[in-house]
Amino acid sequence: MSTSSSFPPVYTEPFHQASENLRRALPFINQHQTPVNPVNYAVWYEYVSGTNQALKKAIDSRLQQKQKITAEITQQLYEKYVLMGMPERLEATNNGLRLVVDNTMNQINKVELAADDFSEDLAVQQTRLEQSEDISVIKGVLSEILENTRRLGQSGNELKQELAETTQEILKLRSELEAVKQEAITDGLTGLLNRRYLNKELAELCHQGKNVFTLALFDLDNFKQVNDRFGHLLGDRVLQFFASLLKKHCENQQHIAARFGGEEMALIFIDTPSNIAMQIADTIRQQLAGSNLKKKDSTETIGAVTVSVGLSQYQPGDTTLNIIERADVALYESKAAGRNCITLR
Ligand SMILES: Nc1nc2c(ncn2[C@@H]2O[C@H](COP(=O)(O)OP(=O)(O)OP(=O)(O)O)[C@@H](O)[C@H]2O)c(=O)[nH]1
Repeated sequence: MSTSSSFPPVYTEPFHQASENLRRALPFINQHQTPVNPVNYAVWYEYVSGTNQALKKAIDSRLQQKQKITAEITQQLYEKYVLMGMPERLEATNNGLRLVVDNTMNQINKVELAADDFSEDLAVQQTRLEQSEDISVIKGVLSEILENTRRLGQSGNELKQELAETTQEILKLRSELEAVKQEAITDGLTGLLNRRYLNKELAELCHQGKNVFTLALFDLDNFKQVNDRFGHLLGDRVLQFFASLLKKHCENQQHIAARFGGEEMALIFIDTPSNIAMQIADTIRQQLAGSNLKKKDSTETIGAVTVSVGLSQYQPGDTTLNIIERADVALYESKAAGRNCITLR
């Protein structure tokens, strides 16, 4: 999958998953008779991986209406849902900032010019005063000085107002930038951090290499059946529910919960050895298994949803890849052992 809302898109799934996505994407490209180029492939790859929900909805609604997904449509979908409009938004914010700075500089230049005019005028008036004792000339000079002082004061007030507006504008742009930044690290469906952020954190922790931490990978069991029986929307709600369980266990902790891809989520237990992490991860597993999830506005239950877990504790010298691979192997052992269980590697 590409981490949702990230730009540029980042694809970090393991080899087997990427190959599986390739296998599933190619028939779509074929069926819609579009060339296998990077844009078409990215769109169908993200579609079959199931992680880009907005893209999936857009394609599904076209498919329901029996529309062909032409190369032109794929290009539009790519720009809108794969690139997520992120560059445009960043550029808009950037342009906004440039405009604000330009306006302020113009206003400051205007006041500077007015101040220069004022001091030049004062010099002229001084000469006039020195050369004349005529009371009416003195009166004229005084009223000109007063008028110029008033104008200068007005420019100063305008600048003050402009600066106040600029401050507001900058605050607005700052929160827009903050929102873009937040979106870039968040998974759109679950609100968890995304894979890109998880990878960055793991790389940093491995680089520091001083504290012990444990990575847990959680993969919902037989999730395809949940989708097949109850539909993707309900599948999405199950993912959101499970994400909320993970979030709960990160509250007041510095642990990091992230969507690893598809129906797979991850938790980095910061400063936590594997025996403690294992207890917490197992509590999460049991909570999901005991949740008795129901369909919305209905008493019909969807049966037990369970999750398999794989854990690996950081070993000195580990890279992001090592630690993910060990957790992945542990996860597959949990699946092979019958699912709904936990394995440490
Ligand atoms: N509803 C929904 N389904 C998703 C999403 N991401 C991935 N999936 C689905 O998750 C399912 C994963 O299926 P499989 O990889 O076959 O795994 P599984 O059925 O969970 O079986 P095991 O992992 O072997 O227990 C697929 O049907 C995907 O479409 C999503 O965002 N929403």
